[in-house]
Amino acid sequence: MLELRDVRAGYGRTEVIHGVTVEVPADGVAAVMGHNGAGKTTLLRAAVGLLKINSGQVLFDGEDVSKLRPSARVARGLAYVPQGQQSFGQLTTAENLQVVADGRKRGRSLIDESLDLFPALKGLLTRRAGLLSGGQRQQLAIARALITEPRMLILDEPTEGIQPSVVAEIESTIVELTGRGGLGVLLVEQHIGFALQAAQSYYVLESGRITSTGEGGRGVRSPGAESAVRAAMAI
Ligand SMILES: Nc1ncnc2c1ncn2[C@@H]1O[C@H](COP(=O)(O)OP(=O)(O)OP(=O)(O)O)[C@@H](O)[C@H]1O
Repeated sequence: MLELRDVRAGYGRTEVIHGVTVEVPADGVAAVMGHNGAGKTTLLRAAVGLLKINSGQVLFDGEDVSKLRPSARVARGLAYVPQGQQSFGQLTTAENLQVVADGRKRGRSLIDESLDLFPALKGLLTRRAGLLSGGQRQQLAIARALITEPRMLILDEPTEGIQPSVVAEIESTIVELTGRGGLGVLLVEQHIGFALQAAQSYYVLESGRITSTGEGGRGVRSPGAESAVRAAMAI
């Protein structure tokens, strides 16, 4: 389980996150939703250690990792997929997976397991990542993260700019992954229907504060949660 407890963080003297508490289950999805500029990415960067927190705590399986560098948090099982489907554009799909798998004992089988989760990538192994569609690049980015065998996956807007059929694929993969046990997901999303269907719990972040929280659909649509979130976000 990943817990952010009363976290305050920001840039220089400007505080952006004003005392946020979020719990991400060890075997499920917690979704954070909010308008542009609410502080969602800042919160994720604080969770993974790319941004120092000013106060509060980040706990991973009960251990206070607040002062650990990002590499040490990754070594403990955190994986972060930033916004924007990042991968090495000049490398092929296969090479992008291989660079993460290199040096890992189960490298080959981890690549195969990742490809089984995203079968669309199997026909694209020799294509340069820079030539993939946004949806394919997003699947590649998540596949790369999974090769590190994370226990907690942090995803920043994985469906941004992606067509609905691929959104549905990514959603069912996330639900399948967390359903197997041993993986939690902290998901930042603007796509409310998607987020709430995948989520066990949700948080609405507005101007750096949690203004609403509740239960998601855990794999099924959750119209009640959707209307609560839309009301909280005034949309
Ligand atoms: N590197 C930075 N330096 C200074 N301010 C920043 C930096 N990155 C973000 N901010 C500011 O912090 C606030 C929150 O930004 P953040 O990117 O966390 O929001 P967000 O909710 O992820 O937005 P979006 O949905 O548009 O990605 C914004 O006011 C933004 O301008």
